[in-house]
Amino acid sequence: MAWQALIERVNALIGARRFAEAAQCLIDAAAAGDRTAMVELADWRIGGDLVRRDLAAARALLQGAAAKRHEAAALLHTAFLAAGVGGQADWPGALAELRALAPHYPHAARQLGLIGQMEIDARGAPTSLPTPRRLSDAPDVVAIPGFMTPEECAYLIEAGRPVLQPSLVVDPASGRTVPHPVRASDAAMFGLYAEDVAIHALNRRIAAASGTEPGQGEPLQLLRYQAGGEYRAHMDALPGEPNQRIATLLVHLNEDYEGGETRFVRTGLCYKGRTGDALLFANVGADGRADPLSEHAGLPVTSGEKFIASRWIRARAFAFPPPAPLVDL
Ligand SMILES: O=C(O)CCC(=O)C(=O)O
Ligand SMILES: [Fe+2]
Repeated sequence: MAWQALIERVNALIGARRFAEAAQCLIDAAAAGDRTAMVELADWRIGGDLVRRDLAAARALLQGAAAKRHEAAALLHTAFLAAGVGGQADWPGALAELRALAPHYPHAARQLGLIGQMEIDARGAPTSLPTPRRLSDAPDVVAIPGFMTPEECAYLIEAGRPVLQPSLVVDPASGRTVPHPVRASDAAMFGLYAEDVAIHALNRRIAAASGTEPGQGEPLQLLRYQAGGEYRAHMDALPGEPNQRIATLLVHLNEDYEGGETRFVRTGLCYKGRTGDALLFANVGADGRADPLSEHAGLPVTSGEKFIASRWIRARAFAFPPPAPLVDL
């Protein structure tokens, strides 16, 4: 098959560190309408480490490959439409594409099943939210009972479980993410590739509940703590960060474990939700600076496994900065 020869050629050029030729080869093949080249180049345009990051180009390439019946490209294109990645958000367009894919692809049908149960408007935003219950003023903490349905919770566990990795923390000295004993858990990030249309709708719900825009959220994360696992006392706000993590929303995805309460260590406020309950707290005070009272811990799990979804919400729109590409193409 021609595409196998193409991918072999591109890989050989990369192996020989002839990156510009590899990129040009892929760009030419994608422009000539080769479906595999379009998907591969979309991946490069998203990653931004080989060629320049260009999410609009990636979205167009995914659309082209989707028109040629490439399943993964078609599904990712629906997600880009829903979240407005690489162009305008188009919720009705995302749903129309999901409906066209649903008869062929279970993942599309599954998302539509979840979305069909949601109370949302024509733009995917929630039309109603459960009433929050204030737990404390200082720190500023509310619980939101029944924030997600058991099906939504199960979906997040199912989607993230296969890609769980040991959790990382930001090292203040280098700004890099590194493994650290403060965080004995596994995490999976629902980033650009994994924030599907259903998960985007959940992120819109998180945005509405926190009075923020969806673009302010860091990728939603699935966290799993096994027996003995914990997240020791910490602040979610980052030292000296200009685009601060102003709030955190945690959703309890299961309840069949012992221990694992979330504890605000300075006041002793302790919370353990049932499946679907959320905890929303501010990490900064009214002046926008880190609030020491927001220091909190995920206490050790003593038996079973604890699953939560966690979203750190920034003061302004947030995106991981693109890497410096190897070739300027
Ligand atoms: O697991 C918990 O209860 C706390 C999680 C947490 O602190 C976080 O995700 O920032
Ligand atoms: Fe935290």
